Amino acid sequence: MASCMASHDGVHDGAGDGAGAGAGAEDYSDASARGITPQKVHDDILEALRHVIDPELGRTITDLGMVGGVDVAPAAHTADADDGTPAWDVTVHLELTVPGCPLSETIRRRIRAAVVNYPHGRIRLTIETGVMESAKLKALVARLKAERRANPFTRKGAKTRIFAIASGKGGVGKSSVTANLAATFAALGYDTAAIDADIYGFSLPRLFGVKDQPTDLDGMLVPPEAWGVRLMSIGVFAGSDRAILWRGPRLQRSLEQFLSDVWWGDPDVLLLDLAPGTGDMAISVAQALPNAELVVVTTPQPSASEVAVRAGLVSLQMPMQVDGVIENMSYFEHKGEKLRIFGEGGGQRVSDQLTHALGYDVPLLGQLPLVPELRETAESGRPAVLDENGELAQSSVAKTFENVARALMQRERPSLG
Ligand SMILES: Nc1ncnc2c1ncn2[C@@H]1O[C@H](COP(=O)(O)OP(=O)(O)OP(=O)(O)O)[C@@H](O)[C@H]1O
Repeated sequence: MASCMASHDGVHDGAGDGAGAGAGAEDYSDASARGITPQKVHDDILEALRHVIDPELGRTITDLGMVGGVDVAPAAHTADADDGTPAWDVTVHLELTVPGCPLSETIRRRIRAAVVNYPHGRIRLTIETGVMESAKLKALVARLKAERRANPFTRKGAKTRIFAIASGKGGVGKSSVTANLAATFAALGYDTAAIDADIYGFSLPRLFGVKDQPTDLDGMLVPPEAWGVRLMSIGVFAGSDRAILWRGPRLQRSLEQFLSDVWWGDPDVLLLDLAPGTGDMAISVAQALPNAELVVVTTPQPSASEVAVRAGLVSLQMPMQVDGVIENMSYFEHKGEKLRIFGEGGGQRVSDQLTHALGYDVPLLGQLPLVPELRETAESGRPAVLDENGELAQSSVAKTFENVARALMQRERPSLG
């Protein structure tokens, strides 16, 4: 198949094929003077490839072992040398899992997109495409089968709706929103689970008042439950031997462990409290749970909404549907007047920009006021939307969360492909 053969990809700002005269060695010494070595370019390109998802398996090509190597050399000839920008010949050795590679062009396109904006010079990209050696392929397939069996949320016909709650920056109330949304789903009668994927800044155990540790059933963990929500967090291991076990390299794989080592049953809804930003956890979520849907939390001010848009745009790279935006701390009500302490319009701006960039409707799902109860009840271990009986409280905040929960469930769910 023609598309499986090695080809040269001219990735240098669309400036043609780069065949003109130029002083490659000068380019390199110029780059070298700026501390840009071939090794750095190699490492940067490899890092960029860590974000390229294989369309079939839904995992990164590096994780799948599909990158056989990356060669980097200063470009010998380039038409772009005149402006002093260094140019690099980069060869990516791509190992396809399937001979005949029906989706190879998609992978190649994603590789090009991942390296096109390289900040330290122009990249002349060649993708050498081959097929994975059979022993390596066998090992990969065995690993994938084991993982697929272990993760209950991605099997065919799985009913769980998975909502990943994201924010661009910390402190905007993402965890408070996750906790109250989970409590709302549970109070509405949905079988609800929640995972604290904010590994380093976990807060769900405190917000739910959970002090119990999971029960260990011969290696299978049964999560503690509070206010009708089954919940897992690195925080539930605090002080136990397992807390030590889950540190270090295992921490990186904690989401997969939360999914595979924990008995979840078959919940209607699973909420994930993501770490702020657009980091590795979002990639882990997209890989482990390709059917997850993203909900973006922001506050009204531009400093929060600008990064919130970037958090939502992760879905351009990852196959993740963005369901909507929640604006928190929108106003403070004083004597019947709404005081816009943090300005206004942030939630709508994020909604408009994501709708425009993603090409489908990303609505503003709700606006939450600044209310002392949200902080106080969180500290007492009861989500603010609930009364002391665990029913939805008679408050405008509870009503807003109920509307958000219903809107999310009405949204068409993404298919597992
Ligand atoms: N609408 C609100 N009214 C009053 N206080 C709020 C509101 N939303 C959140 N808070 C308070 O603001 C603080 C930050 O909230 P929260 O921890 O939920 O933010 P976060 O975005 O998850 O932060 P991080 O990413 O750092 O974990 C908490 O003390 C919380 O109780």
